[in-house]
Amino acid sequence: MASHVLSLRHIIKSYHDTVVLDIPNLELDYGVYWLLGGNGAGKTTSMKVMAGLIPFRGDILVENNISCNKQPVQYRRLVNYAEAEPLYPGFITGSDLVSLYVKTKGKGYKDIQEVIDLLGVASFIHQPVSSYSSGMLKKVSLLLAFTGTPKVILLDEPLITLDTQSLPLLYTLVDEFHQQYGVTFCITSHQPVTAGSIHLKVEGKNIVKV
Ligand SMILES: Nc1ncnc2c1ncn2[C@@H]1O[C@H](COP(=O)(O)OP(=O)(O)OP(=O)(O)O)[C@@H](O)[C@H]1O
Repeated sequence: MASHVLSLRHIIKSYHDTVVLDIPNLELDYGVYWLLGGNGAGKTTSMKVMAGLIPFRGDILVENNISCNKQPVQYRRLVNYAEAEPLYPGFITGSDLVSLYVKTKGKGYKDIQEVIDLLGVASFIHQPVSSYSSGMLKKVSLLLAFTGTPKVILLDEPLITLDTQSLPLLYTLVDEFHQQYGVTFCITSHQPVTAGSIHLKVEGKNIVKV
């Protein structure tokens, strides 16, 4: 039987003494998931937990095998994440970031230069990020999520600040990485989302399939 791509087991996430997430069990199989929920529901917290970036109780496994707690380095190679509001030191350039990610994550599924060209980032990638608009910054952070050979890519609010011409380009990348390279996506959005995708919802403190 095929293993689940991502298994969340007994997850409790608290900020100080306040429990924000309580997810007894959630299995994500190969797919493109959209995580829905109102302001403050816990979407960004869920994404950061799934990315293994913030402490939580419980564990998350990739393909029933690689544990976020026990093998954090391997886990983070398999789960890429693009933040809703990315922040980088102002002096660093987009190409510095790309070099760092490529060096850390190794050769990707797709030539990174092709992703740079597709997202229209080439014209400013050598400039320091302090000179970027929020949309330019967003494109660079999305680009970084497509580096390496992840099993899962988490995109937190990828649609915000992207211009309308860029949206189909992002959808093209998501489709290609899903269909050709077998990547499972979990994407948050406040916008209406495409038909045919799988919907998840933060309900109470749990995440449920809708
Ligand atoms: N660093 C933090 N410290 C304390 N509380 C936090 C922190 N980050 C988030 N929270 C709280 O956790 C809850 C979930 O926040 P989160 O940012 O995950 O929601 P969200 O669904 O992404 O919201 P939005 O749609 O507004 O971006 C909120 O009640 C928020 O106040």
